Amino acid sequence: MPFTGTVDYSLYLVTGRELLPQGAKSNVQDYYETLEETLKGGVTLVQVREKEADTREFLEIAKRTKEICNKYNVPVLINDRIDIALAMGADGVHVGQSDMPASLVRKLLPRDSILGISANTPAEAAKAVEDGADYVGIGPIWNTSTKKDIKNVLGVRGVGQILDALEGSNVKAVGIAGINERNVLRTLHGSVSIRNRSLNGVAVVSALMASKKPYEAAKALSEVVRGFLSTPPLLSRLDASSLHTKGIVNAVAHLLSKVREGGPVIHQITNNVAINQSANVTLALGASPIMATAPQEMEDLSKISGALLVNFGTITDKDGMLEAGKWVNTRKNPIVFDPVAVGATKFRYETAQELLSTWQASVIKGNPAEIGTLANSDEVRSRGVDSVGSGFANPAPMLRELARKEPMTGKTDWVSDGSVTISSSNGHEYLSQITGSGCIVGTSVATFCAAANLSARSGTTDDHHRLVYGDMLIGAIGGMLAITIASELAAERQDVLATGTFLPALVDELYHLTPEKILKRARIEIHS
Ligand SMILES: Cc1ncc(COP(=O)(O)OP(=O)(O)O)c(N)n1
Ligand SMILES: Cc1ncsc1CCOP(=O)(O)O
Repeated sequence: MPFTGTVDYSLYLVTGRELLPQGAKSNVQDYYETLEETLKGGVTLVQVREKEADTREFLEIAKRTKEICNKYNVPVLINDRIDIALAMGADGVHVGQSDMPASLVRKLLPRDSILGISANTPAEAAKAVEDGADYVGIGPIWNTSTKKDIKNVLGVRGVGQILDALEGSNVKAVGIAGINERNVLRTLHGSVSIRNRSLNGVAVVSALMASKKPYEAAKALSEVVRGFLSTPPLLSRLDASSLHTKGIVNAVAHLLSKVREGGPVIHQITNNVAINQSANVTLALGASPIMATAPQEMEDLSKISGALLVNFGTITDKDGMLEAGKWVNTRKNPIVFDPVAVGATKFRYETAQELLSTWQASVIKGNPAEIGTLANSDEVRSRGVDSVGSGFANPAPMLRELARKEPMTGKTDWVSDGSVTISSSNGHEYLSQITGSGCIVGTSVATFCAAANLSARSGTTDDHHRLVYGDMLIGAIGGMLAITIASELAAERQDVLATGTFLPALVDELYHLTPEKILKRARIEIHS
């Protein structure tokens, strides 16, 4: 009798007896205990996947699995074997691209059975829709040793493209491969299509089957997935309808006080042209810089730093960048990513893709060419590290769209989180005539994001299911305003003759920046 309720795809266990902690391949009892623990912990859907068992054994295991799952009202699907599914009355079947054609499986299954199909490309997902799938299993998202010979690891950005192929259908999607407690939130946040479609759940094998504490492991995963599904995947908590510029500027001024009070450590992996001035800007703002690049120290650094800046101006430290971001995500601290000249070389572009597939940036800061490249827009092309021409005719729609996938910033300065877009007209032309000015904006944004993070942690917060604590939109505007307002104050000084005297004066003005100066000078606009 097929399952008649609404299928909950949030935590999908695909079985793998060979992974049980005692290596108990034949210890079926342990498997049933583990299964039941995971159901108690919050598993919502089970697929019996038996690659070694003979037909008789597979059938027995499937029947017993179904009996146990019935107690929890959890549907059971069978991997690949429609004969087994029909014989024991499973709730459905999951097939891959080299199994019996899905359209045929659909015909053979009783009405209302659940049909799942694996998809690794948008075309496979589109075909799954045509063939009558209830859901697609999108993967491999990450590397895994559970399944042999996996190919074409998608990363979260690849998942987004496949989700787009489901647009217009009611077909659900789960992600699979290498998902565990440490990366599940990043996986869910990053796996979003350009039209804002997300995964409906995650499918896991080893994260539960190989766990010595399957109940706790399922509970932890289930809480993260449920939290994500019940919260819109935006980083800002600003309500667009009740926004006003004064409120935003007040919030920014407050963050400056927080920086001065908290003195957060700002870990920066930045280029060797801007490193010295970035460290001095951090100090002038009231925070502490640490410029460290070795992958081996990233876990320890993540424990003491309030935010991470990854600026790949001279990309020599990719391994450190990859490692640092993973740890910072795990701690729900901010990552500011400055993809300097990302469109200038294939290597830079691919590095940016790899970084963004590995961790979730809280803010992406870039000039129009860099942002356009990441958004795959041809409107603004890139030459060297400078942006060509005047930028986008109207950056707001493109920024909103990219920010839905990757929260970010983008002369007029623009900041968007995918729903709220804010521009600022502060700044002085000397800023664009000194080297590294973009880099110090990144530093300042990281500093303000660290303050936003500190603020959220010290108050009551509903950020538990987000990938970062604190309002990153305010952090991004704050960091940008600090530099642009200080640049105006520096340029007005009698002792500033041109760009050579401007830079030290800028550092002085950052040092003397006060919340009152921000309140007085900020010029921002909200765009709907
Ligand atoms: C939920 C889910 N997604 C994908 C798969 C992989 O299925 P397939 O491609 O058929 O590979 P095998 O599982 O047969 O090795 C899955 N099983 N479940
Ligand atoms: C069945 C399957 N299909 C694609 S990857 C995979 C195994 C995923 O296992 P794990 O969750 O242990 O990485």
